[in-house]
Parts: sequence; C-alpha cells; structure tokens
Amino acid sequence: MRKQIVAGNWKMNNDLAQTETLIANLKAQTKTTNAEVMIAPTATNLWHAYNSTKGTGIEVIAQNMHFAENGAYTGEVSAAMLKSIGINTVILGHSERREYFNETDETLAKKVDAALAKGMRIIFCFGEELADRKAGNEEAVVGSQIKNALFHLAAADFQNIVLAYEPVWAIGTGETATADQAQDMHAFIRKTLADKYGNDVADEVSILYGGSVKPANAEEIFSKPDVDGGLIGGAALNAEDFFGIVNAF
Ligand SMILES: O=C[C@H](O)COP(=O)(O)O
Repeated sequence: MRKQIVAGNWKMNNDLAQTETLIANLKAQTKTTNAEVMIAPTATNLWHAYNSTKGTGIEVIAQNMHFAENGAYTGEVSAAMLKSIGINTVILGHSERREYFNETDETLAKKVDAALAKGMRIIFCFGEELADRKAGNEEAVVGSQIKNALFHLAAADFQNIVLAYEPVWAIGTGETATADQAQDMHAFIRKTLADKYGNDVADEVSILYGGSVKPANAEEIFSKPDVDGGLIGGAALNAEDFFGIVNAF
C-alpha cells in the first residue's frame, strides 16, 4: 500500500517567531486521515521545528541540501548536517532551485546519491513549464527529468524516494492542473518507472502533486488513483488550510 503524504514547503517564509506560531497552530489541528504530514521550514528553523514537533507525528524535512559531505561550499548544508539534527527527509529538485539556483539533472543526481548514501528519504520534484505543455512536450520533459536524475539508481533505492510532480505553470499562480491532468501525468510517471524497474517498484512509489493545492481542490485531486498526496506551498503557511488539505483524503 502506497503512503499518502502531505508535505508543506514553507519556502523562504517564516522567521523564528513566525515558525513558533505556525507550529503551535499546526499542533492545535486534528488529523482525521492516514496521510503522513511533513513540514519544510527554512534551514535556520529546522532545529527549532524538529524539537518543537517531537511526538506530534509531524515530520520536519529540509528544502534542499548540497551533494558534498563537507568542505568549501559557502552557504551550503550537507546531508550529514541535516541528519545530525534529526532531519531524515529532504526535498530535491524543486523548480525554484532549478530556475534560480541553476540546479541541473546532473547536480540533482549527485544530490540524490548523497542523500541516499546517508539513508535519507527524498521528495524529488520535477515538472514542465507552460511552453512545454503548450507544445505538447510535457511528457517528454518530465520523462527526461526523471530518467536523467534517477535512472542510475537501483530498484531498492526507490524505497526512499517520493516523487513530486509540480507543473511550473501551476506553482503559486492560483492555476491548478485539473485533477485529470494530474492523473494523466502521474499515470505516465508510474509507467515510466514500471518500464525501467517493473510494476512492483512503480506501484510502491508515492507520487505527490504540487501547484496551487488548496482545501477547496485537494479532495478532487487526491481522489485520483495515481495521486498519493501533495506538496503544498502557499496553503501550507496557514495551519487550518494545511490541515484542510491533510484531511482531504
Ligand atoms: O513546493 C510547493 C509548490 O511549489 C507549490 O506551491 P503553491 O502551493 O504555492 O502553488
């Protein structure tokens, strides 16, 4: 049975005081589904968030990491450093990292390897831009993003990989992919995995949808057979909205 996951990516939002407030508000919410709940605060607040969510069932995860173990990489954080403060899951390949920080399939493959080598779980993000979809190239783009960054892995590595399909045109725009568009792409992603690794692997990998998910549209999106949860941006900054999505399964 695939895991259902709702992960909140706070992006570069919330200082320490705001992090404390949002976590207090999250703790006041009630979960009525089996979905795993994760939050990804900024690096400066990971330690605080980790400590203040202990025992709540909310997993604190990182938004990014470097592929090197340590060394002369000013401003970066390694998998070992994340592990040392109790963080076991990292988001990699978010489109904002690809666009603003020049992350490529090649550097992402190295990050994937570094995270797996430390036993971390990865939420690996990818998705096409609007021009790709208009040209009918969305499957080709998504397929190559997956193959280039992940297809050097062994089948067993996918036990620690969650995929997140985030069409770039739907991120923070208010424009959501329709539930059918999400399902079609998720089915394509699962087939891509099955063609390479077989159905047993493909059927076990959770595939999240991200892009303007809100309480009002989550239920329809999550009702699709190949959608196993969501990676939530804006709506994750409000505890009620976030749990409205968590409880939409
Ligand atoms: O990581 C989250 C995604 O970028 C979605 O962001 P959004 O929910 O604000 O569209």
